[in-house]
Amino acid sequence: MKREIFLEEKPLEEALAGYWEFLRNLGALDPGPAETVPVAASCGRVTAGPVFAAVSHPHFHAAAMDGYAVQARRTFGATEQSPLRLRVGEEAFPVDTGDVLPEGCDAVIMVEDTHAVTPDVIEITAAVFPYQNVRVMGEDVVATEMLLPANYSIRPVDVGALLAGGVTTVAVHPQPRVALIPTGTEVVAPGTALKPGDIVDFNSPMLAAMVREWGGVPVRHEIIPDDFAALKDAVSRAAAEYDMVLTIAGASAGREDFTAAVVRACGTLFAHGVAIKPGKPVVLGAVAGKPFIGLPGYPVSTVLNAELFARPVIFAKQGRVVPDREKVAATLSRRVVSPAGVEEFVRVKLGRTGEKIVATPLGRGAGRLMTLVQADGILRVPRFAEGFEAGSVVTVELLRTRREIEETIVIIGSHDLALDIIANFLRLKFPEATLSSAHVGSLGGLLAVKRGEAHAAGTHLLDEETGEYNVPYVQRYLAGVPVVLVNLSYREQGFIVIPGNPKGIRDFSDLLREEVRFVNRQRGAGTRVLLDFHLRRLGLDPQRITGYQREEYTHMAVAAAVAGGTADVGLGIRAAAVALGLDFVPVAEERYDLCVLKEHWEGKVGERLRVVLGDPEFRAAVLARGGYDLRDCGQVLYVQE
Ligand SMILES: Nc1nc2c(c(=O)[nH]1)N[C@H]1C(S)=C(S)[C@@H](COP(=O)(O)OP(=O)(O)OC[C@H]3O[C@@H](n4cnc5c(N)ncnc54)[C@H](O)[C@@H]3O)O[C@H]1N2
Ligand code: MOO
Repeated sequence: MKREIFLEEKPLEEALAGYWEFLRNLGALDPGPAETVPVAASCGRVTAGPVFAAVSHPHFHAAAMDGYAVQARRTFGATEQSPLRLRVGEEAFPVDTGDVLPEGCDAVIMVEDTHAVTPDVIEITAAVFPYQNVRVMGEDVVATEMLLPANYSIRPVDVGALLAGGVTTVAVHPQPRVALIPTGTEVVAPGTALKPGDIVDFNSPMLAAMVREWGGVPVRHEIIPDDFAALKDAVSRAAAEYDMVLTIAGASAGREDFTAAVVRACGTLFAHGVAIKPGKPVVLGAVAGKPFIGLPGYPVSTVLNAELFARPVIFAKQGRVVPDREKVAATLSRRVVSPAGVEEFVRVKLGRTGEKIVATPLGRGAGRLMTLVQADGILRVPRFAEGFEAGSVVTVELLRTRREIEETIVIIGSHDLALDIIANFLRLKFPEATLSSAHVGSLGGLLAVKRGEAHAAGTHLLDEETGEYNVPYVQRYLAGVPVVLVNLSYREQGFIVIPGNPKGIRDFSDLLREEVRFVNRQRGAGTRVLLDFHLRRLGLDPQRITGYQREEYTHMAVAAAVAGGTADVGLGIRAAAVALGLDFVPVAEERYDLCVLKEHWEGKVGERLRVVLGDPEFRAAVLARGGYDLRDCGQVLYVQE
């Protein structure tokens, strides 16, 4: 197969508009022939034509109150001073709400406005006017009136109204059936025992859920290996049978990426490559007159392209229009640099930490699906922009509700496994609350608190002069900012080593040995400060440590480097070593505090944190991770006015 090397870079607007036009000319956006479904099962479906009432509602004059049905004119003149008497069974007829109004009657007197004089006679002290307390025939729905227009998405109230109007079945647009074809020789079904190189097909179940959410019916095809003929065969068959075809992976320009060639061979290729990031190598076309989209394999690219290109088509085929996402103005906490020439979709975390909503960009890799899991919104960097400066106000499309964002506690700073446990218990205790934590190191966290971009920072910074934790740093970097230091834990720091400690690492001088490969933490991380402190104390030259320049951002990333065999040792907390089945050589106990802005500690954020930190089950869960001491957990250890 000839290698596909030419990727276009069609601007997104042009690709969207052009592809739309291309599909419309093919008739590929039209809904198929209508189908009839029972009204009771029609919620979420879209009407194929107008729906008219078969009967009126109510279809008779009905008593609207419990009481007596009467002829209104017989009651005229009744007052407190001159009550009127009516004979039951002749002039006043007992009725309950919903009863048919008896022949000859045109009003109802509520039972509480009457009193019985004898079993056969009632007295009334006020008149009723004609049709008072009566629901006249057709009050709600008049037979033949239009209940719903065409292309209308049926909601629960509409189900009720249709049935009230005597309609029991309704003609709706068919739900587009969307074939999903995962490709790749290395792709295996979820649950398969994994060999190196295997990739779990999580994209197609994810896409199936998206298609279902959009009103389509997903049909998952078996995984097709990287083989031109096999893919062409699968695509042609699927296009003949279903309303739309999506392939997953093989969209790019690799030696085994056949999607574009397949579409050329059995259909029409509209575009290969759109100027977006992630998601550039998308393939847009039609096969057998059906929309065809070749989604790139990286999951963030898959999701993004499905939302941009597949979702509007699935909606159009049901007579629906994709609703806009809610947008908010947010202040960027960090600079975002983006290449010119492509429109980039940056995933961001959002939180309100004061007057403004702050947006913190998440990781950018198209393979990092967790960035979409964690994202609260999407920031689009336009094609002709090279990014945004920190502090600029940007527009963010929301992926979560405003309420969720308002209820988010933002903790930025050093990473600790206990933060995940806080996140979990926060949700258990306060279902509306979310913990958003970003790991930028202790110092980065303190500075974020200072800039008002976080409610709190996780910090464990050792002052080399005094040997004291955190307080000197708060005094130095947050001078004049009212904050409290609340202890989260004392934790063991030490060497995370391969099980059995084959390199025999006992103390800091061992890191300088030639055969020892180290993995470091980033500058500003408390663990890095601890390392540098001990190296200096012992007069050891960091430059002699192999791997001193290799920086990771979390304890778990350090442990993963050791577990993965790319390093022999890293400095980190015991819990990270325990989590990955590694050995641990303790070197110090350190104090990990939350530095919380005083106003937040005294407000809702503090209230919620106190509940979680004081919870015995929370504490048990932290202690179970190993290497933690909670003797001061939840205690305010320092207050700065
Ligand atoms: N020379 C170039 N190489 C690449 C380019 C480029 O422009 N020039 N684009 C890169 C970009 S951007 C993307 S995105 C990928 C797209 O790759 P393909 O669509 O061809 O996909 P594969 O290479 O087959 O797979 C990539 C990757 O996707 C994951 N994957 C695939 N299928 C599934 C699945 N069913 N479930 C979960 N994950 C899946 C997997 O991690 C694969 O490794 O190409 C770049 N290369
Ligand atoms: O542009 Mo690719 O779609 O980033 O991963």
